[in-house]
Amino acid sequence: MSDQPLTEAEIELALSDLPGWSHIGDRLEQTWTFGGHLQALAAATAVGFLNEQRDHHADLTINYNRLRVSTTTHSAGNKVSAKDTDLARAVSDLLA
Ligand SMILES: C[C@H](O)[C@H](O)[C@H]1CNC2=NC(N)=NC(=O)C2=N1
Repeated sequence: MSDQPLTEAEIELALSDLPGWSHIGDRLEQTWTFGGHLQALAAATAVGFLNEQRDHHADLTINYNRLRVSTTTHSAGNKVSAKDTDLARAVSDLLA
């Protein structure tokens, strides 16, 4: 998968099919809210396995019952690439 930075138009097109994801700075982000802390922790662990499978590692931040998933591509100069849109889709499928 290409790690070339996507253009703004390409990112907007991808986001039109990625409900809940936002382009913030040079990252794609979404925050999920769970019934409690342990559910958020379990979700973060599941996303961690997905990160490992893809060798593309979203930043995971837990605040009590919320999990923020945030991804960018270092090798694209810390810009959004297809690796991020692809990971975002996989995370959404996992947490749906
Ligand atoms: C060598 C290894 O494939 C790279 O460092 C990977 C690892 N995980 C990564 N994760 C993220 N989010 N962005 C990257 O560019 C990235 N690069």
